[in-house]
Amino acid sequence: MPIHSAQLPSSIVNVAVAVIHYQEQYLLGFRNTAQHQGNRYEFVGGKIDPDEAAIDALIREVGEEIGINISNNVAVKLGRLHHDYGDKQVCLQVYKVALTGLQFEQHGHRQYGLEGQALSWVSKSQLLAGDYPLPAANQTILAWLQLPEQLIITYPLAHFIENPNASEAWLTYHQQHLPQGAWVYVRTKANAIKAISQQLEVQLAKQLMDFRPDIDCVLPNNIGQTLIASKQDKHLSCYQANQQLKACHLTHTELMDWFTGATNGLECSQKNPECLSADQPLLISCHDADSIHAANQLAAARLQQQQPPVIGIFLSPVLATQTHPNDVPLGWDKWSSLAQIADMPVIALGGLSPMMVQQATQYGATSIAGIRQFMQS
Ligand SMILES: Nc1nc2c([nH]c(=O)n2[C@@H]2O[C@H](COP(=O)(O)OP(=O)(O)OP(=O)(O)O)[C@@H](O)[C@H]2O)c(=O)[nH]1
Repeated sequence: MPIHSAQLPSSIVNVAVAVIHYQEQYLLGFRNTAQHQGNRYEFVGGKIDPDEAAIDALIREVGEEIGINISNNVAVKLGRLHHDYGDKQVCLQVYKVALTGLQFEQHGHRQYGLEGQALSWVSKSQLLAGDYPLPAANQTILAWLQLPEQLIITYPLAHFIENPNASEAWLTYHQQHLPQGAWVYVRTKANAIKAISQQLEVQLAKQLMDFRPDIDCVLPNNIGQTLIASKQDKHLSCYQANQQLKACHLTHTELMDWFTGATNGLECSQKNPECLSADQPLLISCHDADSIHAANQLAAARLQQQQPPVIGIFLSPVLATQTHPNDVPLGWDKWSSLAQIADMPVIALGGLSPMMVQQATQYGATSIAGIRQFMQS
């Protein structure tokens, strides 16, 4: 749903921001000393006019500032964030725009934009490493950009239950079949099996990370919290775990408990922020508009409290899937309209294969995820 600047309080400056890239090269402008947040790099963008849709402002600003017509490019919404600079409050509506080879050939060599601003193309790794100082609000954008195009989710432990030693079978399978360098949501769902303790879940996560130091991990919130706490003992595997831990994950149920928990007296509620990791970014599973609104609220609260951001949501199921045969799929059209209301990157999940990444992008996904079809044979 496009947000018009007229819908925001007048004191907030509503800005369209274009994260323009060609493959792994990203375009930055330089804000001159006289500008707000001057002497810093910035993504191309500018104020959204009253009654102008963010996407129209984006196309207009990119045209005015660097002379590239992006009206036929796919602009994927990365998210929307509010930042208070003290002297100015901004609401950034951020889109990721991939240039075509021809556009890059025509414009990639330009050192200055149409307003005389210096332009630089920088590698994604330099950008994410913080080599180019950006306005403070952009830290969240950099965190969003860390999300890879594809994420893989482990099978639940129950998938190996026929095996005499399910935990060992789970571990061996994932050691062998996770793609090199993948982002992996390590989900054992061990609590679904009686007699399996949280300690075992922690153990399995640690062992997988020790055996596969190349993978980056997203862990369930409680497992991640336990690992972070245990890093104090300076045990090597815990140290490694800390390096590999990219985010903690909240299920749809955990999110809604957090959202409504205060009224129901639940331990994890908005009134008890410590129940969520304050050290790690969050990834959240959502299935409907209510949960996306709750995720938006959590994301805004974390920004306000200067905690690591919500870097994305899994929105599922897009299509029918073998692993969740009873779930009714959303279908791409409904998925896409739900994705529009999220204030953070949206990962498409459910019945997808890695080949569908371009299709997913057309519908507004920043990334795709899956289990079976994403494993290596
Ligand atoms: N274009 C752009 N603006 C950003 C980024 N990050 C960020 O916080 N902003 C803020 O968003 C606002 C952008 O508005 P603007 O570009 O139209 O305004 P300005 O301050 O440059 O000029 P003006 O107020 O004289 O028109 C500024 O307050 C700027 O500090 C970014 O990456 N790109």
